[in-house]
Amino acid sequence: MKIDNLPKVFQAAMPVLETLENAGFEAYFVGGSVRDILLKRHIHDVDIATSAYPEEVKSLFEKTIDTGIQHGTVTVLYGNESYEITTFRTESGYQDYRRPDHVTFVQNLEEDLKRRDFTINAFAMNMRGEIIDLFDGLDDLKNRVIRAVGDPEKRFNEDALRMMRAVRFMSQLKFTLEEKTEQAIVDHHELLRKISVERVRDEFVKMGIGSDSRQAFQVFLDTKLSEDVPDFEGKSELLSVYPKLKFSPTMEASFWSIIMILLKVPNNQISKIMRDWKNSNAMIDSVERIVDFFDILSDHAPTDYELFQMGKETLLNVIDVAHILGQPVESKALVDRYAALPIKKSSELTIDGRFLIKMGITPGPNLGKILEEIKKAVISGQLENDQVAIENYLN
Ligand SMILES: Nc1ccn([C@@H]2O[C@H](COP(=O)(O)OP(=O)(O)OP(=O)(O)O)[C@@H](O)[C@H]2O)c(=O)n1
Repeated sequence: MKIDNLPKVFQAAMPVLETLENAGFEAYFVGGSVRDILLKRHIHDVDIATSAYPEEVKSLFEKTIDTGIQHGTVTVLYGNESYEITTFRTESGYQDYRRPDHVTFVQNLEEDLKRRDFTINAFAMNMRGEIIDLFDGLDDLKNRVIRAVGDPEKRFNEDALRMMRAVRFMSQLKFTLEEKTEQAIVDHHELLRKISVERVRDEFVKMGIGSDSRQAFQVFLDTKLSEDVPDFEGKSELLSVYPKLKFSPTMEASFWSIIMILLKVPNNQISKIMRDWKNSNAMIDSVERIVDFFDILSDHAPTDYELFQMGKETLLNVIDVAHILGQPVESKALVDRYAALPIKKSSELTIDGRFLIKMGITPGPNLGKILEEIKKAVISGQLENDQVAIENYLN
């Protein structure tokens, strides 16, 4: 199979492949970018594999960075882009189910592709757009199947995170899981405990916001992978409700918020669960806000002041959550109302605390109250956002 019109990201990288080939080495695009071009998905970056050793790669290009030289990876800066170029290798020394202990460089593309996780991630493509498909990945793409390369047990023993990657790809690509690959996860799911929570969380979130997170969640449950992630009360109920949702979340904060809402987690305990999953404080804050505002939205139509407090991003998340949970929300009307607010941020007020002090108001809690009152009046349209109008209002 040959691809004729390669997208720009590949074209931009052509001189890099050409340089390697002209120097007598083999060089290919590999990994997710080749899968994504075949699926006509957006391609964010391209990885390159070569028969050249890292030192040889370095000698061929002006600007390079030793990204992971012991694993064979050199970053080449070319044009305005950077490319990770990795020497063909096998990873023979996996001992802790996480990362290769030592890599062995090989001169042969097949050896390099054999060590990869799934057939749809094990393509190579040369400069001429020819696809090298040694494991029938093209058939699996056509049948929309995630299948381990070779023996699935070996692949998961080498790197247990791959089990989460399997359900993540199912969700992102709307693929099913091949039987033997699924069975190997059922048999080895507990290996996931060896992987750091952060890495598991990243895959969990990608699964959660993929196009078909409900199907993937079901497999995450059926294979018992769900037993090996940080615990939360009511997890089993959650996992049985989740696949029945009508839609999938589209944003990370929506995904977590839905979990919290489905589990009926009291607001003061959200941070505990989020922290167990090693989420950032910013993400924890967002989720708490979204859940709060979702409660408001379930009870009554929000006032303009409440819309203002939500901010655009939270509003979109709340709308997403309401949609997924089947709560009727006039989303367009809410977005339009938000867009029509006279100010969107406190900093857009034409006055501030200093202005009030100049007007003779004593600093302290009272000043804060007055500022808030002005803000409310401006947002509700009772007062113009104008210094003179505000001064008159206060007198
Ligand atoms: N645990 C892993 C991680 C990666 N890979 C291989 O390394 C490639 C690049 O990995 P990565 O960039 O993590 O993921 P992608 O498959 O490119 O997917 P995406 O960029 O969409 O996350 C994969 O395609 C796969 O061939 C692997 O075999 N096992």
